[in-house]
Amino acid sequence: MEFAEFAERAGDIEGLSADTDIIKAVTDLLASANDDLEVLARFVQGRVFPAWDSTTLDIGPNYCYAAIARAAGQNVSADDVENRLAEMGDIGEVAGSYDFGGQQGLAAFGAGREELTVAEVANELETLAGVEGTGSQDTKIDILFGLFNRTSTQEARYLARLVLSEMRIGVGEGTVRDAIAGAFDVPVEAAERALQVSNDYGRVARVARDEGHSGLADLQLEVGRPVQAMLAQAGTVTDALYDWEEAGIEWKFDGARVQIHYDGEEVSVFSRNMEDVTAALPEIAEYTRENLSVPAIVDGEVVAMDDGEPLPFQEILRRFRRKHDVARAREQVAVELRAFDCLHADGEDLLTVPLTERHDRLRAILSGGVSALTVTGDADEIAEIEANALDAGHEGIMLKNPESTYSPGRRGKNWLKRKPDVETLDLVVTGAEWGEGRRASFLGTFLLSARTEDGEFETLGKVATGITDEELAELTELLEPHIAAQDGQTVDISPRIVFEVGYEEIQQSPTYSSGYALRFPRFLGVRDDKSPEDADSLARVERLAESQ
Ligand SMILES: Nc1ncnc2c1ncn2[C@@H]1O[C@H](COP(=O)(O)OP(=O)(O)OP(=O)(O)O)[C@@H](O)[C@H]1O
Repeated sequence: MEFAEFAERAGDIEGLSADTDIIKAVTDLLASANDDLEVLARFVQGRVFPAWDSTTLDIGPNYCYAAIARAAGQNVSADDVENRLAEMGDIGEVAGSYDFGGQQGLAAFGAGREELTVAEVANELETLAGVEGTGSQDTKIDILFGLFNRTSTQEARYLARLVLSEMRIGVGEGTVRDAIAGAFDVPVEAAERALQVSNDYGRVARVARDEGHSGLADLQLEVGRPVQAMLAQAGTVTDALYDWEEAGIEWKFDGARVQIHYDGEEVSVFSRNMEDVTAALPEIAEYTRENLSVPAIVDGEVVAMDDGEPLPFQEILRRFRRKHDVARAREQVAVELRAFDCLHADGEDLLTVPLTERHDRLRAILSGGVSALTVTGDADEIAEIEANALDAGHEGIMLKNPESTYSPGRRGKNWLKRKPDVETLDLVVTGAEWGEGRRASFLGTFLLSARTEDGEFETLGKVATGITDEELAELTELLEPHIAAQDGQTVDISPRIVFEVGYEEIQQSPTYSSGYALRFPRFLGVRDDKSPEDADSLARVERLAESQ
């Protein structure tokens, strides 16, 4: 398919508001995709790579502005692009507002433009992602420039949004799942299951088309390809015992989530974001290689113990981020595994096997480092386990339905978390202000937003307290590449980074776009194991505000 046609259809989809119309348009797109099916199933969601693949384009907005500026001609600078963005608020609109060099140049010679195809865009972006080493950013700008230079207004609009992961045409994962089912006449549940195990929309679309329902049913977990983690809701012991009579109780370890894949020789460790963190956590890889008896996919928490007490969560995340000098980091903060689930063992997928059996299986294949799971209906016994967990410095307990299957990516009712401490919120940074005086070169005040159901972000406060000078420098380094626009001291930041914040109270307030404001917000840390889609929702903020 020509990229122009994709852009045309993306434009049509963006103009639709009813979910059914959007699903119908995506269904038509997939049904007519031919060889580009895999790519289109991703592009329409604004994804370049499959969800299991942690490859990124690794190109900050500034480089994208530079490529757009170059394609727009000599009189346009990256700053001009950024200024237009500040006015227009959408990189797609900005890219579409220029006449790119290629269009005019070729038109002047009366020649037609060589049409970009969807496959070419996918290939070029793959090449761009693979560029490494010195001068890599220049090469990336060259590749992007080459693409923009060949785009029409409409193509430029969607190329820019694709590159910056800001497609925003109202197509979410559920839409593509329903469209796959509609386009290739397979049950939605079969598409859903296949997506859970493969984590790859392109592949599921292709299998649905070429091999139908039975092909989807044959898709299995693959060791080495991460799947989304099963998630928990906040809940109480009363809820758990009322619903299930007996609950599986474990400590809620104060650490960071990992998914470990062992193929019998090599181990890969993935974070909650499905990023490959194997190199950063060599002791986890060594431990599982030595202690797992069969190929497996294991779910668990990484903790760092110091004198019998877990070190703060942020120290552990620092280990996850570490790229250089890992050996030294390991000496300073050694991490350990607390495994609590098993998704696959020795060639067999266990997603539909009940929790207690999965846990038995885990204990059978991993010698040591497995959580203790107590199945009980006795509230006193649960209270005792909770007291022990808190005494040991952990966060509280998890209450799990003993019969439940493993549902990847679901924040369902089968896992409940009970944390007696005050609630915190995980919010997305969408703006900031440069500091003053001694702190002028650092971003100092951070604007926080909650996620809405439509994937937008609504502001609810600013945090400036609880941050050391050293942290300010780190946060500036982390956020600067995501600055989307600047106006004096104030910057807009693309929603990429999640902060964990504490607060005293949530108030109704007209000051922020969410209609709420946090009283006394304080910075607790960066949740770089979470992406903006995992941040707290406005609905949760509303619930918390009501329950105060
Ligand atoms: N025994 C356990 N079973 C499951 N999850 C556990 C366990 N111990 C610790 N955890 C952690 O608790 C989290 C469960 O809460 P949830 O699914 O809401 O994730 P979260 O948003 O990261 O929550 P939180 O910020 O409370 O850790 C898991 O993601 C995991 O990291």
